[in-house]
Amino acid sequence: MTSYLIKGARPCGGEPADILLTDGRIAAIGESLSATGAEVVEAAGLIALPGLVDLHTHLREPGREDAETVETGSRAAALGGFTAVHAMANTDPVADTAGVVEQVWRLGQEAGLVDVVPVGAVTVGLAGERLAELGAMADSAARVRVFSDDGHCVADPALMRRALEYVKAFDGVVAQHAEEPRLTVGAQMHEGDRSARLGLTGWPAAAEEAIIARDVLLAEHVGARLHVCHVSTAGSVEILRWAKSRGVQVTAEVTPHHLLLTDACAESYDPVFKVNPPLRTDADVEALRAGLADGTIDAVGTDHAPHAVEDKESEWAQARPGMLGLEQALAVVIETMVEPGRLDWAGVADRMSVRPAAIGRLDGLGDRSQGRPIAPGEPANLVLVDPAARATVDPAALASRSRNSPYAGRELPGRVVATFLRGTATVLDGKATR
Ligand SMILES: NC(=O)N[C@@H](CC(=O)O)C(=O)O
Repeated sequence: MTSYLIKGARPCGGEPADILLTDGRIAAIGESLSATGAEVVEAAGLIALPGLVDLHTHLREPGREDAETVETGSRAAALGGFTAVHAMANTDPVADTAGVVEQVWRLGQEAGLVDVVPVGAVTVGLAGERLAELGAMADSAARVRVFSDDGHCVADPALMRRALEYVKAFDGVVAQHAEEPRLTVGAQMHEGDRSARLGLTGWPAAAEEAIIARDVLLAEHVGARLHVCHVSTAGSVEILRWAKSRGVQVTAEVTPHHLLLTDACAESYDPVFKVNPPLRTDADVEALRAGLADGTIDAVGTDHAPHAVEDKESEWAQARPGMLGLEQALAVVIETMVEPGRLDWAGVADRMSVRPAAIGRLDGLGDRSQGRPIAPGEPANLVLVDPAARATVDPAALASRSRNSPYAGRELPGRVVATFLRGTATVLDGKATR
């Protein structure tokens, strides 16, 4: 196995240091290290972060391999600086049995570009009626700890309560797609002045906030872990802040697109901007940035949602919701959080690696741990990023099999130069190694 000697990178934005990766581990960190036979990576001016961990990726396999596969999504993830992604359960068949989650886990191992961590469905077929085999998925080779019906809300409060109670047995977490379905029938975009003017049915903030409020009370009542997917409104941030102040075991994520874009994008009627939950207002974006900065929102979750051309390039009302996220997530966080001084590099490491890994319980797996500090003896999961680089996003150049990037033509900061998964380079010089 090749050893790598990274010269002069700044770990989490600290003082420049050399980092030696040997046998899958960080062997040493120090000044002027040398190592015979090691491949040298010149990293002056680059920031070293622990490999990024995504709590919310749609890989589409099995079922929609025309939109993404475990392999193409894994490559997109590595190019975005990720070393682990949680693969959402809304595949076809749905990942609601030990068999399906093991299949996804095995495909991830075969691709070998990131750790693909399957999410198990909460309910059979995402239908919201009966609990899926949560225990069997937890005990499977895929070792599922995160359960979600994402794309659908677990709307029935009694079923949600039972799911929360059940996952406690194996320290699991229910990741809720918070959307009261009776408030979003036919919804196309954020409900407000714009939706009224554009003539598109609105998705009110209250549909998200009502479920989060209900679920934090349920989580408190049963003493279980709740995670809230893709938080999108200022009111949701307030509810989370209140719940955390009461000691509720709740965590939350925000997507890159909700940190950057607003419902003004819908003025174009370009369905690339149709997403669930919808893009919100400037005031919501500001509250989400503040919530991520102060830790009320624990993590950035990409909600990478690849869609085939025929599902996306149609009239707005017919288009599927969802946008790509993996390859530009770090760039958007640099633009919205680092450059304005709202998060330093240690903060980025915390929100994009340490905390998401802890939520998924990936931080205590020995050699296979993710989200660990950059320190001698730790698994060599690292990303090197050039904060000074800027590039214009070209969807045709993305590794994802789909093209629905909301950042097409937009210039963004930061370039992922290299990614290492347990000491193996998955990305070097900004290119996937395979
Ligand atoms: N986030 C999205 O807009 N889409 C998701 C599922 C969902 O609707 O949440 C998808 O799987 O495409």
